Amino acid sequence: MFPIMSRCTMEIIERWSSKDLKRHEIDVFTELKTLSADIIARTAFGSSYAEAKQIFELQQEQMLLASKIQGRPFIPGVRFIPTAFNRRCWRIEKSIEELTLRVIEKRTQCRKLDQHEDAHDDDLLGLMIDAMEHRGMERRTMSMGMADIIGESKTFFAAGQETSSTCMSWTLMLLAAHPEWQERVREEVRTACDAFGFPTSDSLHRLKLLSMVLNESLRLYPPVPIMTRMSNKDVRVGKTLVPKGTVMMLPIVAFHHDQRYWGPDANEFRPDRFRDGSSKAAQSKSTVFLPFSSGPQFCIGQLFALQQAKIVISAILLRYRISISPQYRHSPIVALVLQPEFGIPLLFESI
Ligand code: HEM
Repeated sequence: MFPIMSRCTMEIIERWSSKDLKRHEIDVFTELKTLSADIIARTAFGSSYAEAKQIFELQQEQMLLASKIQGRPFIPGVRFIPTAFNRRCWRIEKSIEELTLRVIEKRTQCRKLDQHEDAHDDDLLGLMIDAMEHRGMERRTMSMGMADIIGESKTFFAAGQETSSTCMSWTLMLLAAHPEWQERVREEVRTACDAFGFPTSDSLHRLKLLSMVLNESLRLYPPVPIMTRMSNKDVRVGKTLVPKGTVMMLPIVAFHHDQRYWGPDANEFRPDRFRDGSSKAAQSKSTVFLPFSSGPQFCIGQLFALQQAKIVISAILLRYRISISPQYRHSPIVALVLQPEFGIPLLFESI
């Protein structure tokens, strides 16, 4: 995982530096979407971004369409009516399944032909195909079908790409807006990087300031701003009785900005509040910091996302001084993830 993350980051930085300009503008939101797609495709599926590109584009459109109907009144059965909107949704779903199936079939074919180079057996896809073919595990308990593999692959693409890229983009925006923090983090990163300008897997845990900045970024701009849950029995929440089967929306972004928990500077960028770790950051309840959720549906990609963010941000800070472009318009919007509506154009100045 670590070498793939570093290699993909190096590729994108080499592309930026080929512009051969001392100072240039980069929309980090667009660029990091490509980068995180590349990383997740190669680590989880062993396939290149080029092969997975169409899947990502379709999933992005799918998320955009889903965000349009989020919060609308729910009318049972409406989703089965062949409106133009629904027909587009169905077509996207079908194309995603066909494309994912093609990636899976290519892998199974490689395995049959014993092309180990392309087989990447120890990645997520390899493990799922193992489960499908009952290799090395208890047949009855672990088997998966092709539909399960397609479903899991789609979840990984969807859950891992946009969330990671928005987290890294907002963090870079905050560092660009707070040059004193940018300088402090750059100093810390310098001591933790190898000769190629990347943190090593051993030195990642020493990046304390960067971890604090990432936590503060995840607090101010949680990529998953709202979570939904359905009560499986009648429950009492405070004074309210919530009947079984009620769908509830948990406004994570509101918890993260609530002055009752974070103090009067709740809306300000103050990474110091995470000095003693995330459990002690909030003034009252630690459970109000929920960028990765908690409980049984806790994000399984948390370590992956944080490791990736540390590698990418370290590599950028070592090579560039970043500042906010005059083109930047601050407009966070909820399109399932908390996105910058007009991207995040930053000025990159080579160091
Ligand atoms: C900063 C980046 C990320 C954030 C903020 C984030 C946040 C979350 C949250 C809040 C949930 C729970 C959603 C819910 O319970 O409703 C979740 C679930 C999940 N995440 Fe992440 N995530 C991130 C990155 C990743 C990455 C990189 C991967 C995969 C490599 C990943 C894979 C998953 C999966 C598989 C689930 C479970 C989805 C499900 O149960 O339907 N996440 N994530």
